[in-house]
Amino acid sequence: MSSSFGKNLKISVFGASHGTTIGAVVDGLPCGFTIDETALLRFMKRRAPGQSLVTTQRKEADQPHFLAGLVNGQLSGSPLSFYIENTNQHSKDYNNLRDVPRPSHADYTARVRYGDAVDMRGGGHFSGRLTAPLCCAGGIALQILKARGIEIAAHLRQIGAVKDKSISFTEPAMADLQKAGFETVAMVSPQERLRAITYIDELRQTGNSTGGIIEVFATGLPAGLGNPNFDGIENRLTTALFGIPGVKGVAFGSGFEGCLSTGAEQNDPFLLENGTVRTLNNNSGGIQGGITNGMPLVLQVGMKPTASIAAVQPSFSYEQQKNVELQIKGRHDPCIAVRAVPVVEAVTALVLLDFLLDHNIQFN
Ligand SMILES: Cc1cc2nc3c(=O)[nH]c(=O)nc-3n(C[C@H](O)[C@H](O)[C@H](O)COP(=O)(O)O)c2cc1C
Ligand SMILES: C=C(O[C@@H]1CC(C(=O)O)=C[C@@H](OP(=O)(O)O)[C@H]1O)C(=O)O
Repeated sequence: MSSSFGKNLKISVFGASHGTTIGAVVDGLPCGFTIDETALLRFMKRRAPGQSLVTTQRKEADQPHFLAGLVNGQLSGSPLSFYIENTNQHSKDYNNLRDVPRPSHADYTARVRYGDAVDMRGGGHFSGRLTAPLCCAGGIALQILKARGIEIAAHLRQIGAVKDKSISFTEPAMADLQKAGFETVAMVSPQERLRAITYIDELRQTGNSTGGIIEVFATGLPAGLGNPNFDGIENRLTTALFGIPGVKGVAFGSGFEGCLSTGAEQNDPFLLENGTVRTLNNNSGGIQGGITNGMPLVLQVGMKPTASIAAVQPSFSYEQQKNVELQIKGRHDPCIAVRAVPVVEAVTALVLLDFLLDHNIQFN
């Protein structure tokens, strides 16, 4: 299974949702950087399951146990390796799904690809659970970037019809976004946050789910990072972001909407200010020709509605070879976008750090 990504910073995740452990090996982190473990755990907790009614009720501590690559809190240069225990699996909930695949989850395609021994309990190796190690690795990347003046923060731009306050593409309010990141639903506007929680909870109670759009900002990036054509900022980010289960789309800057506007509306005019080049607006999302232009990086990630809903759905039985109705049991996120916000930040950080390493930038 394709479980690795990265060029200079290579991340490889392992484990399955209902196995004993999940974890990752991260090769290429700069030697000598001191990790703030308290901040790392605080970051990982934003993603951890079981903390509110608008997430799955599976409860996991998501405590990383470092095996190698960290000495007295300092990265030692060798591959960082860690595991996280799975402690709260309810595997019985998945018994009926061995015979009857869930619509729009990976049960069917995994079995076609790997055969009937594939472990899909809790989503197996395809599970959103695998984003816990991504958050540990990415949480460290975020700290390394922050020490170089690069900040990354995301919010839930939209859930259903509920839209968060819009964030400036030229001067994103990073502190507001970072604060919102610790809320149950990462929206900057308290009113819209409440409306989103109510909407998700209504859907949960009727056995339904919703998707959402996450918007990410990265500030402090130098101009000139990236490559054209097939190895640009968009290329590597998109590849890695699609590794998050449930991602259905990635757009940069003004995205698809911008593509329907005119050049006069869409262009980002230059402004030379005290010897520094900036642009008046930022519809390009900080990237042109696959290379950063020094403006904030802006991108949106579309997450689909959770496939595992409680409402009865049509499926089929392998054993009986006929169409049957499926009732999914278990504890599922009514909106995966809610817990995916820190995951998107983590993956963005890992990719941007990988790009900085292209330029042999020294981190210590
Ligand atoms: C943080 C997170 C939590 C998730 N929780 C669930 C869940 O509770 N139930 C579910 O059916 N899918 C959940 N998913 C999504 C599935 O893992 C995903 O839809 C599935 O693996 C199929 O992959 P695809 O949607 O990318 O095609 C979650 C994803 C993430 C990132
Ligand atoms: C456990 C996590 O999320 C899980 C992701 C997931 C899926 O299908 O992706 C399905 C659910 O698994 P289970 O049925 O075992 O509760 C979620 O709870 C986690 O994110 O840590």
